Amino acid sequence: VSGSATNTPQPADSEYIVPVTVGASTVNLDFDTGSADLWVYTSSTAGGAGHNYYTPSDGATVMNGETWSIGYGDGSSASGNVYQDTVVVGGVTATAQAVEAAQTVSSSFSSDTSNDGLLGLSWSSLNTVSPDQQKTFYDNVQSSLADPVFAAILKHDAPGSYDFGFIDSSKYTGNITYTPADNSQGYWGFTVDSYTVGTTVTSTALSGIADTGTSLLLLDDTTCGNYYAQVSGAINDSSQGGWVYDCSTSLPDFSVSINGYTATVPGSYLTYDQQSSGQCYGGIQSSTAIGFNIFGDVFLKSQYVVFDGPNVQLGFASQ
Ligand SMILES: CN(C)c1ccc(C(=O)NN)cc1
Repeated sequence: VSGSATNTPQPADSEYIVPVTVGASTVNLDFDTGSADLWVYTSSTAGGAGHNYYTPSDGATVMNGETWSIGYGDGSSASGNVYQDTVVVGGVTATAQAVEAAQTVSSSFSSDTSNDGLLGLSWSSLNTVSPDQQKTFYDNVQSSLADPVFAAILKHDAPGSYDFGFIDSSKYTGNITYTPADNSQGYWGFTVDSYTVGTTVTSTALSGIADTGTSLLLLDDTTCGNYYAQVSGAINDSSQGGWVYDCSTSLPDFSVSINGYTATVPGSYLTYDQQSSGQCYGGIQSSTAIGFNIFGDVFLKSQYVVFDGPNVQLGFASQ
């Protein structure tokens, strides 16, 4: 089998939401290659106002004694209990998917009414269900896929897709360049050989994770400094949350070299949003608080990205 589900960017391309059939309900989930839990609101979730919620199908079962509790890099969290139910994404069906029902969610979730939960697409080793760790949707359907891969096609301010089971050459230009993935921490980790700000090449390798669930491109402070050195007037202002600059400033492109392929994020994609101060908040920000680099949506929305589990590799091509 194979299938494609449309994703829709939320304001500022902050997250990409996909309608998913979970049990007897349709919910809008934030697909997240940086985590491994599929969780949804229920009719009784504290903080569930304004969200669609999960209704178990007739064939659903409660996974007795199983609970989950997750924390994300931005400090948000959620927890609850677990059902086994049918989940359908773009026509691809997981018949015995662990559906994690939220009893509690932190305020950044409850206030974010654009999603009704998350669908994790990292490696299943990050799944938080206890005492029996559960598999991601991708892991559950992988053996049924015509080609056991999925692709993320995120766009700037336009619908894209998550494709399961096939590579679509109409969705990228040139060739796909593959590079080994580092799954030792459960993420889709990878290394770039160098980076370029405008026309200035820095021959320093960077490692990080491909994370559709993180909005920004989070890089070490040296790399951030080298980028904003080419943005006139940019300052790193902790009171505004990081690197800001006058919104009239033009931004240089940021590109990375991966196994001979140059992945370019155009400067026009590198402003995240306008602050109340009239300053603009950059899409490239410091990864220091996280401890590793995160190639989030700001980066991914310039690329066609293949996530290949069996070969433990990532593929990149320009959109
Ligand atoms: C609050 N929300 C919607 C979040 C969604 C995703 C994440 C995340 O770190 N994913 N890798 C954090 C927070």
